[in-house]
Amino acid sequence: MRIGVPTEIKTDEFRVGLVPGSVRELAARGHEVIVQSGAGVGIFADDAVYEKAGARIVKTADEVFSEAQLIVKVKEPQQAEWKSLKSDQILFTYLHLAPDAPQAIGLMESGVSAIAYETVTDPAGGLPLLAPMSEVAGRLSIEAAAIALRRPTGGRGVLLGGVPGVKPAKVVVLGGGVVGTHAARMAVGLGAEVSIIDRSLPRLRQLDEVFKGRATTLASTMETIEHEVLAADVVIGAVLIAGASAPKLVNRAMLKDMKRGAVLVDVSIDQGGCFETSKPTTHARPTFEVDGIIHYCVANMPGAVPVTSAQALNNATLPFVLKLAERGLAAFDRDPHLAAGLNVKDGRIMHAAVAASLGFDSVETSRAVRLAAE
Ligand SMILES: NC(=O)C1=CN([C@@H]2O[C@H](COP(=O)(O)OP(=O)(O)OC[C@H]3O[C@@H](n4cnc5c(N)ncnc54)[C@H](O)[C@@H]3O)[C@@H](O)[C@H]2O)C=CC1
Ligand SMILES: CC(=O)C(=O)O
Ligand SMILES: [Mg+2]
Repeated sequence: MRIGVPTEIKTDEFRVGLVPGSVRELAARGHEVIVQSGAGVGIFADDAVYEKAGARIVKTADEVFSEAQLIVKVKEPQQAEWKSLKSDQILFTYLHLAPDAPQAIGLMESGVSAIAYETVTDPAGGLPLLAPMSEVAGRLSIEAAAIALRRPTGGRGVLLGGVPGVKPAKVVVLGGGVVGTHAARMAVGLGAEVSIIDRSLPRLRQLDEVFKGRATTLASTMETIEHEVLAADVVIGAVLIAGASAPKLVNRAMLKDMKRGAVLVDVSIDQGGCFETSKPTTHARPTFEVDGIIHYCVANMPGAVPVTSAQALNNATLPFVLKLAERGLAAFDRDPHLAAGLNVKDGRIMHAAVAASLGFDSVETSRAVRLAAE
């Protein structure tokens, strides 16, 4: 198969869909890989490195989009890219369609078959292509919080770990999945006081074993969330209902009763965010303030550490890329977990939770366009 890798064009996105090592694996199996010139600059892999791995370099994104049968990316296609996609192509990337009707419609109109990394499943009920970036984002969320907490950036002026004789910061983690666990590990490591809130009791039991008393586990109720958030210096938003828009767990009214200069890090922002006052930000301008509370809502956090992230992502995606390269969509027959990634095909939304979140209960393009316009 002919596989194409365009340069990522989202703001401050430095990752790349295929690292040179993955290109080598594909080329060794007889696949043709075309890479846009400069696509690997963000990870310090120049065109010559890709050529050595077996890729053919092309100058423009247009050449990649017009020639490739399978397009492997990182971030959701931007508007300029929807128009380049075609009905005989497969797109494999993060999509996060639930809060993004314009993109959903753009993909539906292109006719492309779009497989979203974030809804591919595994036999244990996990999300294997979201997990590596959730590990990165969870760890980064505490670094982001530490910076945002500083007084010169408008924060509360609290050191996460405190010092002998002074209390540490209180970090509350909403959602104890992959992001939440990695955030909690970093916060505990820095000496913060940490609580993790999740709606799954089995998950809370696992976390209790992992943290052995260094983090408090709490079942998710409105009362518990309110109590913990009002006492927090940092809240990490890390809840997920796969494919769906994130539930809003903290509303604007709660902000005025929080500590001044406290920090909300909404990692769930790519699914719409779990704080009512969140809106997506970029690495260039990561934070904003509402009612004295600092919000950090970067929707592509792992893009800031692309050398780590692109490799971690490829470790997870490569086996699926190989299957798609070998058999195209026929790979779904033998892999229902890969099939769970299919979000759009033939102008229709194919994933039930995505369709429900978008309000596209029936899935033809014309109806979706009408609903979006209403
Ligand atoms: N902003 C960014 O750059 C990135 C964002 N993400 C996002 O982070 C979010 C979390 O991802 P993961 O940790 O991998 O998901 P996960 O599925 O591992 O964990 C989510 C957790 O949320 C819990 N949960 C769901 N509803 C809840 C509620 N009402 N109260 C308390 N807990 C609740 C679930 O029980 C689960 O344990 C996703 O939206 C993901 O897309 C992930 C990576 C990068
Ligand atoms: C998961 C995701 O949105 C990211 O890695 O950017
Ligand atoms: Mg994202």
